[in-house]
Amino acid sequence: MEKRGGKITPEQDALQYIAACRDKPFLEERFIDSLKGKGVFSHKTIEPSSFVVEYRGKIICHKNKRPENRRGDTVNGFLYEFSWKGTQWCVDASKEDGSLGRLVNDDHTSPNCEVRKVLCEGKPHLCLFAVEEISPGEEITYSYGDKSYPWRSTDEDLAASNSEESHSDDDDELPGPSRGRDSFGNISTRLHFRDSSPFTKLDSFQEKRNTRRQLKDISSIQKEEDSALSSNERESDGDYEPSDTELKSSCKSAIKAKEKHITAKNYCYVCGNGVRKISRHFKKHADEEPEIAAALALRKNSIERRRQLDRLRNRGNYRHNQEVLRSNTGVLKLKRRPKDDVINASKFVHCLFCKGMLKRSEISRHLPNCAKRSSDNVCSKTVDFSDVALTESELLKNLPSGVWRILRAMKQDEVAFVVQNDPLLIRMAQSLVDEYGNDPSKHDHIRQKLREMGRFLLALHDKGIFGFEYAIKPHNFYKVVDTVKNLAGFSAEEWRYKNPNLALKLGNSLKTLGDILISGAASDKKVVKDANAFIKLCENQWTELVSQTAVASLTGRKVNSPSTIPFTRDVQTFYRYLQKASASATESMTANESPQVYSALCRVTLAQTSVINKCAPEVSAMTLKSFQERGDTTRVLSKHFIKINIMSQTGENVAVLLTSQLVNALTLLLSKRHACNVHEDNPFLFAKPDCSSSSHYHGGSCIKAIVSLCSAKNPEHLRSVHLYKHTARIFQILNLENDELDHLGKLLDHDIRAERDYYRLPEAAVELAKIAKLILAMEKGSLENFKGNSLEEIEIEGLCPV
Ligand SMILES: C[S@@+](CC[C@H](N)C(=O)[O-])C[C@H]1O[C@@H](n2cnc3c(N)ncnc32)[C@H](O)[C@@H]1O
Repeated sequence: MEKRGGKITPEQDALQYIAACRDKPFLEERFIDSLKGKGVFSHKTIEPSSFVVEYRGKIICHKNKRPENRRGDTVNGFLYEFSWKGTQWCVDASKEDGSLGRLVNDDHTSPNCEVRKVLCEGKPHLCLFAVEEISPGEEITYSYGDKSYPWRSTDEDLAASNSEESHSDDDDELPGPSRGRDSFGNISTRLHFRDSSPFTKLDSFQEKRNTRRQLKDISSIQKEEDSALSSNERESDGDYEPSDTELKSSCKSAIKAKEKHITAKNYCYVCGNGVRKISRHFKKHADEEPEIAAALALRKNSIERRRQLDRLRNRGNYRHNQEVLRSNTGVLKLKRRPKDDVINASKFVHCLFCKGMLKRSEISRHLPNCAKRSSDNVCSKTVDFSDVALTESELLKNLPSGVWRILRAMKQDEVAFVVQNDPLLIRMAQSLVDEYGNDPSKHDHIRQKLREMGRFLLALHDKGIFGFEYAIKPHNFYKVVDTVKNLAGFSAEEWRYKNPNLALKLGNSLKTLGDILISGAASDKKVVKDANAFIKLCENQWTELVSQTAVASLTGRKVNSPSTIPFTRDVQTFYRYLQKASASATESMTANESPQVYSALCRVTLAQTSVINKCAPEVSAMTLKSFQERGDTTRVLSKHFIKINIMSQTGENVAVLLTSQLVNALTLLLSKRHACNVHEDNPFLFAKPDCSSSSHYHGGSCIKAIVSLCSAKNPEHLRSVHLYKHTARIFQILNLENDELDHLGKLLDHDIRAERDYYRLPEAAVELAKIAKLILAMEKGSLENFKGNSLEEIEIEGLCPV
């Protein structure tokens, strides 16, 4: 505010703000940490000597008297005692009226403001004036006076403060605001601290009460059972004077509590303040917060009232903990006192229901009961996810930024919440990012995969399983199977799945999670043993219980699906496109080697290899070694195919079919790895250039990318999982030469069973024969005869049904 016609003095400026009851617009409050609480910050430069802010509050004149041990609503901190003209005055700023002066913190070594009294309508107003230039972003501070405040204490101060201090009533002394019920978290220092303020008696009384509460808190925390209504949170109003011994032991406990970086206070979700009596504190906010009003309106001591207040209390604690984790400063508010001496924040997690913070190892035990108790059922829309961002920042902080970004960009709902709070899913996210590299086009896919697993985990909640670590145990196997069947829409009447792909995908992901769990828990023998037992059960029973029917459901669809002649044309179009792309990438590579050209050739080669091998996942992860040491190759079907045996991740022997063109492309790629910047320690045949030693391309994504470019009429059919098999057959046939094609036709018609070592299933060979017939028809221009037929409808003469 400026006077018209010229600059005003800082005092005049102060008077205008006093009269308007307003604060400067460039000041803002910010939460600093749980120790200091909030503070006031400036957005712009403040000139030295300018008026900054008023310590606004109720100005009370005590007419030479000090308030004697007053215990009323106003004595809750924020009392600024001072003397003026021989009279004791006090500014009581305990009312949270949105004014900023009451939030300015103490700095006794280098404050940037000082307090001066400004007279307005006969009353002294306490105003802060800048003693130096204050830069934008700087916190506004002033010295609360010469008293020994606990946050200033060093060991020496503490020792000194143990001796009595006399209080000075000097007119000029402007001691800072005292807090009767200080929310200062450092209990041990506070217990030693002797306040020189007029409220010494009250403070020591409060200290004893607090100490007693602290004692109660600690013992009740220890006793607390797995209950959402934790007794340590309940408040007591009883007047109790602890004995010296109790005081001493409580001091010890309090010091211990401090060392453990936990607090016994609760944090208000409305104002962020840490208080010991949260229910009483809530009354202040009843007018502005309907939820508080509703909870307080419930019958005193009723379970429902307690439950509602607990819920609101946890909400504030949850936000407080978020801030502590984010800023890495302050003390955590835990639901239960841990036994360990050192608090490792990453070992704690918030309960989805009550939002209390518990040990990760305890959460799965806590959740089912809490879920039952909670009226906020997980499926209920009342769960407030708006503030459920990346909750356990400690856990996620150590992740590579790529993983963090993917998790961060998820729609923040209950699915994201469970994903972000499941250590195994986070590791899965990490491995997916490793797998797909930092290619942003894959992020959606990764997110979808994670959300799919998040939904899976949410469905497992109904069976009392609240984490994948817990799911991957043999005794949970059948619950997991049931959940997968439910999610994939299994119908016992029709004996088929509505979404068989989902059943198959979830099975694969479970297997991946099992592997991740084993690899990360090498030292925990029990976890490894359980996970191995679970995987064994999957190997022995998953097919029968889940995938067989899922595959049958997929095949069932085939009748109506487009495995007809136009599809064959699309395969041919795709095949030709790949041939052309491969030829052009090979040419470019020979002329001008670069990571880009390498990448193009590598991807097209992988797409071809994948299709020909029915998109077996092992193909993408083939090692350089298996290709280089392919001594054990067998020529199959024709001079154009060789078969190499590779070891899958599960230790199985898998045959991979390569055409001579593919062998040539791979040999070329191999020779250019170094020049095209493929990591020298990367063991994969389809390694990515310019990437880490563990990254490689993936057949599925390469196919997807190329399919969308090849101008097929129905590109989606080329990507459909259940058509890969047919596509593979056609590809194999397309690689044959005409005489071989004829030969194949005859061979398949008559000697089909002779080729069993290559065609594992007789049906596969039948399909191959059928497709060969189609291709031959195509070559001869008689394809029209088959138009509209499904593969099943095409007959192979002379072939007995198998
Ligand atoms: C007038 S209030 C200031 C606002 C306070 N930070 C809040 O969030 O409500 C005074 C209280 O703030 C805290 N405080 C002030 N200055 C501090 C400092 N330098 N370090 C730690 N705590 C401080 C103490 O708890 C003190 O009782």
